[in-house]
Amino acid sequence: MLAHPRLVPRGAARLHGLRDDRAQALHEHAAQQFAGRGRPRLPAQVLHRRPERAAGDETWVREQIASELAGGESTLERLYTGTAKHGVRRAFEASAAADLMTDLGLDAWLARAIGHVHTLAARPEGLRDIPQVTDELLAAHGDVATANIGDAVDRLALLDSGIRPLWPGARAIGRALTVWTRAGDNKAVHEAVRIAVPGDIIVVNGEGDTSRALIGELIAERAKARGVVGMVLDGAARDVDVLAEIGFPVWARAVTPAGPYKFGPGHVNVPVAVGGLVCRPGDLVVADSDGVAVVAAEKTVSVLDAARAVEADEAGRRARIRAGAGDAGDAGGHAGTGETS
Ligand SMILES: O=C([O-])CC(=O)C(=O)O
Ligand SMILES: [Mg+2]
Repeated sequence: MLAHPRLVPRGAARLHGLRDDRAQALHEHAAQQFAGRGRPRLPAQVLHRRPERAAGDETWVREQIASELAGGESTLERLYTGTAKHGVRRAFEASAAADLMTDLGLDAWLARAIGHVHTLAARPEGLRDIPQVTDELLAAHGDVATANIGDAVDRLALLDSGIRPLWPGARAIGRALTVWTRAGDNKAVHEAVRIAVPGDIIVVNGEGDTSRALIGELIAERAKARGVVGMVLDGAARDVDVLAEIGFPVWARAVTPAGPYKFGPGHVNVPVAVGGLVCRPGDLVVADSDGVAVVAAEKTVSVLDAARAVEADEAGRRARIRAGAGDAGDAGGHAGTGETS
């Protein structure tokens, strides 16, 4: 289907590297109209019309749909495989559309949710059996150590050691709400906080920049109030004393008093690179005094079992060492890895 010129959002045009003067003009017109007026309300006469009529293009829209549907089985197959194949790109487009809506003061919740569905559809298994890290599964991780998770998965799944807890004893277990932001800019982090739900942990690819703090006490208070359990930043933070005082756990690459920019661009709920790993929206994140582990949502149950096996094995070995009986030590295997320790 051809993209109708009037329907290309500014963000999508930007993503494709296109210049679309009409989309830009439309955006500017809308921004002017809504400036300072809070959330705009559409007039009743527009709401009662069908959108394609309201846009004055009903014939064009109907022709496009009819020609698409005329393709029969091959069209179906293309729609089916295309859903997965183009999922990540569409997730970025939905995210750009949501950014535009946010700029205009509109509620972008649905656009964000659509982006999330596209991210899930891009998984190899598509939308079938979408893995969910449930609240029960989060609770089941209780006191499991990141070191044991790492050992359970061949010592992979751990962020690099430059990303450290900002206060002693910090610990968090949550579902990843991901952010990819331009270095030193926290506009997208604010957007993530706005859409967060209890049990989320905000994971930010800040491009490893340490020159500006992406978060501080105020954004932490807002996140905490929404049930966010912590933040992991491939970037820097500030206001650490207050973060410790309010018990909001943050892992970051650095601390600096320098504040962030707030202009974007950035994306929310797209797969991100963080500390040398890929973290996808909804993945399990466990963070403690040692560092941060990320477990793919679909692997959490088996990895938890393996981490508990490592834990039990080590508890037994420690008990034997303390009892003066020694243990298999460097001659013995290590549960989960086949290595010695
Ligand atoms: O200015 C910012 O956005 C970061 C910050 O210090 C805070 O949230 O307290
Ligand atoms: Mg501050």
